[in-house]
Amino acid sequence: MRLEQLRVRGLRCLTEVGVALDPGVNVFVGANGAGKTSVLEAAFLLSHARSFRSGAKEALLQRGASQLSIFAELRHADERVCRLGLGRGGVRWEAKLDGASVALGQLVGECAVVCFEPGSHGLIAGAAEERRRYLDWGVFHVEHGFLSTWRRYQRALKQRNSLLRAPSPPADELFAPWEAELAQAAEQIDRQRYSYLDRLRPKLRDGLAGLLPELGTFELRYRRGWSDELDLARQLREQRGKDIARGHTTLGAHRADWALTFEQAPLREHLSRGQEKLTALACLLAQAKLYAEQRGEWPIVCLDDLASELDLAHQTAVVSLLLAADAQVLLTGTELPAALQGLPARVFHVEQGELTRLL
Ligand SMILES: Nc1ncnc2c1ncn2[C@@H]1O[C@H](COP(=O)(O)OP(=O)(O)OP(=O)(O)O)[C@@H](O)[C@H]1O
Repeated sequence: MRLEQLRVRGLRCLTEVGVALDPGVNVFVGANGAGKTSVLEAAFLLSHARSFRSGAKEALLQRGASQLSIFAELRHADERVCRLGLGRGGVRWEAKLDGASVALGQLVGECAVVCFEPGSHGLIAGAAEERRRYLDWGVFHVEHGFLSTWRRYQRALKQRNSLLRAPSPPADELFAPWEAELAQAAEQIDRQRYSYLDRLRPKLRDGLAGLLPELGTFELRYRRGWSDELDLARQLREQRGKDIARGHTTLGAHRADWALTFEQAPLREHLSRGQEKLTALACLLAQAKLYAEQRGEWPIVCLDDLASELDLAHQTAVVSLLLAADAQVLLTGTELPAALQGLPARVFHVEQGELTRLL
């Protein structure tokens, strides 16, 4: 899939910009703080309704503006074109597809964007929440039905947590239906996550062999957020007293995690910062490849500040892989990355939130 047009209003320093994008490589160059990452952020928002940067959602809205909006024309590999719109004035996102208001899930399901950026090493070195998010968005983008199970799970979790925090402990009959619902949704989420990781593994093997051959073979282990020995509903019942003391549910799909270990680096601490970044990049590219295999088209790939994240050999390897896959790439840098010298690319200069096409 390709973004052909992108218009952004009121996003960080982007007051109002519109660009016609190339189906191949698009590069946004400019000084620090010019607004390059914000352009990638706009594309990412269309596929996630959240930013890849940490921080409050309110920070996305330009200071002094009352509305943030992103419009795009997206062409799928089968030549189908759709118009995507995402806006936010108050606290909620509003989504439009071909001019009609739609549920957010429908919009973000239409567009898939994978982004490698300076915070991506957190996928390997950061909190479990980031790894679950990676996994769940990956599953969602290939199986849209996953979203309804995930929402059912979140609702049951919220209900159980509020019962746990009630001033006097509620009766068993109040807990039981939510625990049953929670357990059923968790089992389903778990099965989809397992199945996704099984499909992801071979893609990851190829990617890691290319980017990090020195680390040897790897293992990808998924740990569900409860014990394998008993069913989850029973474990939740037995854990209730402890959960009341803690004020939240300590077992379930929201406690799962996964980890990669390498033959030559069995502990995470054995990886250099650069190796963490490359591992995270391999995970993101594996996700993009799996998406391409299942949906018949590559997602859009964003590479934020590539030249300062990777050495030249790895930059060249990534760019060649994406060019060979015919993926649309949006890339930023303070200058044109050396890995792109001599390659076809549309180049934009970004300055104080304004975009000018250079090449
Ligand atoms: N809510 C906001 N309203 C107005 N401006 C904002 C807001 N949030 C961030 N900014 C500004 O927008 C710019 C963000 O730019 P962005 O991160 O896209 O820059 P960049 O070109 O990628 O920079 P770098 O090369 O330093 O990563 C910064 O100048 C920042 O101060």
